[in-house]
Parts: sequence; C-alpha cells; structure tokens
Amino acid sequence: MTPPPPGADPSGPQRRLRSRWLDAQLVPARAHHRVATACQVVTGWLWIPQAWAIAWGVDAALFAGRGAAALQAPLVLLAGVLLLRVLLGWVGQRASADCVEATLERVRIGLARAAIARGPLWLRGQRSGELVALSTSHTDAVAPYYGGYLMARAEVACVPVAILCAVFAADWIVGLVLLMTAPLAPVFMMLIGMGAETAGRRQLSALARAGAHFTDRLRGLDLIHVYGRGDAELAEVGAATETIRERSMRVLRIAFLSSAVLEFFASVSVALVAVYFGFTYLGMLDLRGTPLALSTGLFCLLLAPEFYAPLRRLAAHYHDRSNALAAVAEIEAAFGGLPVLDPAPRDDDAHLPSAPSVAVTGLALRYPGVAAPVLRNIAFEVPAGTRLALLGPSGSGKSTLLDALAGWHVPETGSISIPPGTRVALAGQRPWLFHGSIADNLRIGAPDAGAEEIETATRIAQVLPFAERLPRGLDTVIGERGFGLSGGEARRVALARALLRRPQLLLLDEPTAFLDPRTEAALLEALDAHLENCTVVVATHSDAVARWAHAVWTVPEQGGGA
Ligand SMILES: Nc1ncnc2c1ncn2[C@@H]1O[C@H](COP(=O)(O)OP(=O)(O)OP(=O)(O)O)[C@@H](O)[C@H]1O
Repeated sequence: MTPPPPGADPSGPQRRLRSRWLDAQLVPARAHHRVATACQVVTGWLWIPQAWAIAWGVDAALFAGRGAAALQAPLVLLAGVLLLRVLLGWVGQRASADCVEATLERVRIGLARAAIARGPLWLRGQRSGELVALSTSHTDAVAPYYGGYLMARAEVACVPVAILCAVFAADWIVGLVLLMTAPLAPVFMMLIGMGAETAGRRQLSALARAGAHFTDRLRGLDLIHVYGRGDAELAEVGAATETIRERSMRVLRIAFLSSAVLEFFASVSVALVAVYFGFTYLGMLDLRGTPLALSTGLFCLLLAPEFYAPLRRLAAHYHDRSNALAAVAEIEAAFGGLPVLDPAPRDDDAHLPSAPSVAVTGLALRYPGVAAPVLRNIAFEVPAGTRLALLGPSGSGKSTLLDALAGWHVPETGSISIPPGTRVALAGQRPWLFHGSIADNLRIGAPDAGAEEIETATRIAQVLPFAERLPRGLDTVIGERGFGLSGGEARRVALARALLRRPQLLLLDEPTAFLDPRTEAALLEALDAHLENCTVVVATHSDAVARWAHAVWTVPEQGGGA
C-alpha cells in the first residue's frame, strides 16, 4: 500500500474531488436522503409556530384576562406542532438510517470489487490488514458524513433564514443581532475543521497500520513462538496502540475545542438578545420607538437559540466531514487514485463457443519497482485445442507468463492475443484455500456445480483418493483453523476447482509437482480424456507433463531474448 502523506494538508481541488466522490456514493440512497433532509428542515421550521404558540399562550394567560378559553387556541397549535415534530423526527431517523446503511453497503461492496478488479498481482502487493481497514474503520468513518453532515448542511441553508425572517418581522433589532453574529460560527468551524482533517487522517492511517501489523503477526504466531520473539512483538503492538491512542486524543481534542468555541459564541449572542429585551422592558433602552409586547420578546428569545442550533449542529458535523475526507484520502492512497465504485456484479460468463488459440508477440513483462523486465521479446503461439508445455529453469519466468496469460499482468510491451469472452482458469503454485469444506472451495469457480460434476472434477484431479481418507470426505473443513492439506493435495484441490469452471483456456502451474509418478500418470491420463474443447498452457519441470503436451516451449535465458 502506498504510504499516505498524512501530514500533508490537501489542496482545495483535491478536497473538492474527494467530496464529490463521497456524494457520488449516495446515488442509490438519494430518495431516503431527500426524505431525511426534508424532515430535518421542516422540523427546524416548526420552531417558528412552536415559539409563536408558547409566546401567544403566555401572553393570553397573563394579559388577555379571558381565562382558560384564551389558552385553548395556542395550546391546540402547540400540541399539533409537537405531534408533527415527533412524527417527522421518527420518519427522518428511519430514512437517515436507511440512507446510511445503503450507502455504506455500496461503498463496502464497491471497494471489494475495486480491489478485485485491480487483479491478483496488485492484491499480492497489499497488506491484507490495511485492505480490511478500508472496508471497516475507514468506511465507518464516512457514515456520519451521510447521516449528519449533509443533512445539517441542508438545515443550515433553510432553517436560520426562515427564523431570521420571522424574528425580523417581530423585532428588527434582534434580527440585526442574529444576522451580525451568525458568520462567527462558520468562520471558526472552517478554521478548526481544517486541522481536524489532518488529525483524522493521521488517526486512520495509524489504525490501518496497527491492524495490518497485528494480522500479519497473528498469521506468523507459530514462527514468533519458535524464534522467541513474543515479548518484542508484544512491545511493538503496545507501541502501535499507544500511537492510535495519542492520535485519537488529538482528534477528540479538536472536536471538543470546536464545540466549546461555538457554544460560547452562541451563548454570548443569545445573552445579547436577552440583555436588550431586559433593558427595553425596564425602560432603560428604547431602540424600537414602539412599545415591546411580552409575546414579541418571548417569541424572539425562544427562537434565538434555535437560530444558532443548526449552525452548531453543522459545526459538530463539519468535524465528521473532515473525518470522512480523511478516510477518502486513505482510500485514494491505497488505490493510487479514487476508485470508481461499481457494486453491480459483472457478467463475465464466456460466450465463446470453442477452445481459443493464443498468440503472444514481442512480450515484455516487468514487476513494479524492479529495474529490468523479468521476460523480454517473448513470442509463441498455441493453436486452438492444443497443449503447450512451458519449460525453463526455476526463476526463469514461467509463473509470471501464466499470470500474464490469465490477465493479471499488464504487458510492458508486446501483446497477448486471446479471443474476448474466453473462459480462463488458472491453477497456481500456491493456491489459496479458504476456511470451509473442500466442496465449498471447489464451488468458488462454479457455485451451481452439481454433485456429479464435483465427483468428475475431483476424480480427474486426483482429489478423491486423499479426500476419502479424510474424516468427512469432501465435506471436511480445511484452510484457516481447518484440516491441513499437503502442498500436493492443495494443488489438486486447486486443479479440480479450475476444471469445474469448464475452462476454454486452462493454465496450469506445475500441476504434478509433489506427486509420485503413479499419481502423476493417473492425473495426466484422466485430464487427457476430459480436456477436449480446451487449450492448455502448463508450466512444468516434469518430463511426463512435457510428453503429455502437444508442444514444448522453453523460456529464454534472462537477457538472451526469444
Ligand atoms: N512480485 C514480484 N516482484 C518482483 N519480482 C518477482 C515477483 N514475483 C516473481 N518475481 C521474480 O520473477 C522471476 C520469475 O519468477 P517466476 O515465479 O515466474 O519463475 P518460475 O519460472 O515460475 O520459477 P519456478 O520454476 O521456480 O516456479 C524470479 O526471479 C522472481 O524472483
């Protein structure tokens, strides 16, 4: 994973791009988002009739002298408003939760698909712990952006203006006080928010690194034990945790500071309004020129805190926005750019009717960060339906070439011509077996495979002879925390998995290494009968496999050309 520059403050255009990326993920949940935002805005507007009902009621009770009858209308209005607020709050909360849930699901699935689309070579270069953090802590960090910030932004755009108009209509001086003190909040919010983004990014990168380090060490726990490195590793985990603690505290400090500053300014502004009304009622101040009714004063006083409330909420969520942008910056660093998230599964089913021919011309392949290409000037052809054995000493580049044929390696120069739509399967040297039964592992490439197909593939790949000795046959759980398989057995499972995919181009990397000559011969014979409509490229050191192939091609010596 490219190390992010967490200390760097992002430029304006960079931040805008990340912000746009965040907004783009909202698309499928836009309807929920609109409902949630509308509920929040209307709830804010309802403060106006609510304050009016209270002011009217108090005025009627104290001065109208008409007794309980005068209270009836304001009380009905107040009850109606409160009821509506409860209803809107409930609908808004549900819509907001649905919106966040749908958006996070899209981000998580999209990130997983983007990682898979980068290909196995890219994945091999990543630390799995850091990749996991992208879908967990980093995705969680964007949730409050959708659930809080975006709605608070809409609320700030609509509610304070309405309250300001209502207050101006009641008393222009209070309106002026609110108008003049309003910009303080956004200015402080922005000053503090910028620092929050950098701090948030530092915290997330520390979290991801510690997670990756921990996963890595867990995998090698037996080695750590054998080499007596337990205490040293514990000290490292302790140091990583301490870094996270320090960075989290810094994020919290900024969050608390920003809310304290805003609370202070909001309180001072409300106090100003209260002092103005106090002096006016006492007759010590007369800026209005007309007498001030109790209902007007009460109405404005009740509304003043609500004028600042959306701004305070936005300030709190501005910090969430900074965190979300920090998470997006980390995602961008991991993928080397902002990934296009596409949660829809792609239909990669082949439509090619028969085995393809393969042509490689002028091919050069280079691993990222390595000075010289591992292979240069490679050219060969595999006619449709034939088998080619790749020979050459260890390290000559046979596996690299198979990876390239599988589409995992982008050629530096030259080309690999395989008809589009070809169903390709690769059985590699170090196959990954997931935690689950052997049958589960086999079905990864062909989820709909029936018992008969599985039986055929496992018989050809020589899985059955060892599976029958396992406690539960093909239902034996293998992989992490499961039953252990030998290197040769794991490869045979991988071969059966590749066969189940009914490939048109089958790429095999030393399929018979670790096999005794008898099993090797049985495997090759069984494959012979099965691979009718299939082109095969097989990397091997075995004479038997070379004889089984229709043609052989020796990978040229490094630097020797084709
Ligand atoms: N991810 C990588 N980054 C850099 N170099 C690599 C990487 N993977 C392999 N190589 C190098 O590329 C060269 C070819 O490796 P490759 O695995 O393709 O050889 P091979 O012919 O399949 O070997 P073997 O017969 O032992 O399986 C080796 O020198 C290896 O060190």
